[in-house]
Amino acid sequence: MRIPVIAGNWKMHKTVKEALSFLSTLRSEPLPGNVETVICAPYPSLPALVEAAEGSGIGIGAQNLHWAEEGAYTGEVSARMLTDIGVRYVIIGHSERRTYFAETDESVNRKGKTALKHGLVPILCVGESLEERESGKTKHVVREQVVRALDGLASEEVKGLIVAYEPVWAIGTGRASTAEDAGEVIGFIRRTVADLYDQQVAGEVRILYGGSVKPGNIGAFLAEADIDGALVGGASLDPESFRQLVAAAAGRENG
Ligand SMILES: O=C[C@H](O)COP(=O)(O)O
Repeated sequence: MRIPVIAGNWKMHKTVKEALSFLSTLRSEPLPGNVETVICAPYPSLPALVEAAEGSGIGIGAQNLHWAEEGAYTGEVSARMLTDIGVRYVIIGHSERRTYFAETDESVNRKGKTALKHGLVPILCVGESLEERESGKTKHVVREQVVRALDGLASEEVKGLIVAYEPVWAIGTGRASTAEDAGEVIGFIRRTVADLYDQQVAGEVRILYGGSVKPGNIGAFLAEADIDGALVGGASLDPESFRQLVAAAAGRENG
């Protein structure tokens, strides 16, 4: 049984004070224990969030890292710096980083390897653009991204990572994929993992949907057998809406 994951990606939102206020509201009532609940916040809030989340079961994640151990990389943050402060997850290859910061499949692969080496759980993002979708290339594009991202990773490493399928055209647009389409692509990603590794690995890796997920539509995504949760942007910024997403995933224990 795969444990569902609800991961909030705050992107470039919230000061430290705002982050702590969110967490305090979120913690005011217990969260279900059968959902892996993750908040990926901007770097400045991470130490305070790790401390404030202690004992809550909420995992704290970063939104990027550098693949090198250390060195002359101005403005970058290493895996060791993240684990040192208690960060446990890291988003890798988000489409915004691919689009605005020249992230490539190669850098995604390197970052994933570094994250795993340091015991961080990578949340590896893949997804097609609108143009790619409209020209019927969705599966081809997603397969290439998955194959390249996983290149050189061992079965045990792949079992522990989280993949997020986020069609670029659905991110922040209010235009979510249909649950059926997302379920089909995510099933295809799982079969791709089975081709590259085996059925056991494919059966263990968690694959999330991301792109305009809200409390009102998450149920449909979770009803798809291959969808193990969601990577959520906008709707993760409000503690009540985030709580509703976690509650929805809790009701889908045996997905
Ligand atoms: O990482 C999260 C995604 O980019 C989805 O963002 P969104 O929920 O605001 O569409």
